[in-house]
Amino acid sequence: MNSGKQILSLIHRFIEFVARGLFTLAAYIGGPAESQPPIKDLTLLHNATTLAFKIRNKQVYSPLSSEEVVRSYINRIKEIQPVLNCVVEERFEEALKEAKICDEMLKSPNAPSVQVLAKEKPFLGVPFTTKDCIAVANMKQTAGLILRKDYVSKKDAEVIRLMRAAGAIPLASTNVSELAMWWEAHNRLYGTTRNPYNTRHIVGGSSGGEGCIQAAAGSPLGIGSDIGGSIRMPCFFNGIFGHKPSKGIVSNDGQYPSAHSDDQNQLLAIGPMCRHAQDMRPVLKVLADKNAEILNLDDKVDISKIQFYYMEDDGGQYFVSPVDQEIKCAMRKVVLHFEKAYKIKATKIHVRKFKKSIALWLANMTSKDNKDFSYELSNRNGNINILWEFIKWLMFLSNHTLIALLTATFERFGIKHGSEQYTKLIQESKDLYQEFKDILGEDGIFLYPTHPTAAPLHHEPLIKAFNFSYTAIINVIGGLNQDRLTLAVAEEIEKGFGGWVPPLILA
Ligand SMILES: CCCCCCCC/C=C\CCCCCCCC(N)=O
Repeated sequence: MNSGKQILSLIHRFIEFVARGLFTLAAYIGGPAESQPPIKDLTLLHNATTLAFKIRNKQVYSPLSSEEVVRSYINRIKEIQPVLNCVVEERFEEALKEAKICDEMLKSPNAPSVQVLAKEKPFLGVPFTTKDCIAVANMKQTAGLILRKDYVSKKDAEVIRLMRAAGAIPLASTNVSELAMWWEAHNRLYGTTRNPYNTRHIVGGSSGGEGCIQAAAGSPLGIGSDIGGSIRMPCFFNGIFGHKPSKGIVSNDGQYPSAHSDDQNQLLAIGPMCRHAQDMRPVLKVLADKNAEILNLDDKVDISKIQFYYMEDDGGQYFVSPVDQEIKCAMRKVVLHFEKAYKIKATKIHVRKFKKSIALWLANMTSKDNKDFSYELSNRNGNINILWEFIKWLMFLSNHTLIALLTATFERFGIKHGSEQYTKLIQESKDLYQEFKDILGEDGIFLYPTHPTAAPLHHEPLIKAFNFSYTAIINVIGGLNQDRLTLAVAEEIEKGFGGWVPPLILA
């Protein structure tokens, strides 16, 4: 059995190698990577927390009005959109009106004090964007599915309501993979989003448009969602910060596709995607609402007291690429940084179950009823005929992407809810969860590659389908409510290594 898998895995490595060559050739034949205009407007360089401070506090050096900030971001989106295709719908006019109302309110003699505003409306006047899966009232919420092309949300998702209550202004929605179930932001409705650092490469998925717009300085703050890596992969591929909160902390109400069961809902989480690590904690505080107390986000973290554990790879999972040397080197630099700066000796661990990451995630994703992916692809109205859709796809007539059809097929023949294999895998995930809980305790953090490679070329994920297992497995084991530790470490990494780097202009 194992030697059979090993042979298949070697064949997969060979296909990966040849396909990489072919994709590279195709990318070069397809024309040069395109450049986007340089960032000239310095407003775009502030983090969201500073923007909010400058908007509400007119006494500081170089204050800004909300209208100025919103205009700067509208202009930037207009510059980058033709090259990157990250935005799917905008509400520029409404956002400008809301910004003007905010500025008028701040000028009025009855305006609350800056201290009150900082506490109650921490993002007053700051624009933000979100993925096309999260409902914004009176905007489309297609989740990249042609059948939902005219679907307009009547009300805000809970997270959008909370962001508005904190004073933030929705500006635009961003591209996703079809029904958020793939790790390249590409669908038949809006096309493919391109990486701001090199347009020949992917932005990741499913919140890929959001990762892209943040990296290209087209929005100061983003809200994404993640069930298998959809916040973390786009953040990694676009060089920004993201956080998938502990389970059950942030409401998933108003996210489409919604989970089918409580178990699935526990795997799904909405969280911040930001250019600056400093913004993640205040945004999470807003999104978590009353649950923020559980996370003790205001407690000061003493980094020198954190226990660091790390693994450089999954131990050699079949059909998953090996971790690139440069990613391993980057991890070692991080470990060294904490050793030098805080005298922390990181402990290398080996968790054998990581070799089963994909199977464990897939088992946790199975649904009890017939509501599988082919049901989702029909917009929850029956099931699509997968074979017929493949035939249509070959004639360029299908409404669906190839990977959506492959995923539906894979699921049809995959692990069945309630089967012996399913029960065994669920037990193994519970054991893994406990193993991690015991290792991390209340003061531990775990460093692990977000993905085995940097952003692949467009469509290359098709031959590296299971590389998303690096983020998927952390869903299965995560959820220890120690978010403040990882957020503090992210802030320290930003300080130590410089954080976001503006995309370069290609010659
Ligand atoms: C030759 C290609 C074989 C393709 C088989 C594909 C089967 C893959 C199964 C599931 C893919 C799910 C990818 C999830 C990515 C992120 C999900 C999320 N929203 O967090």
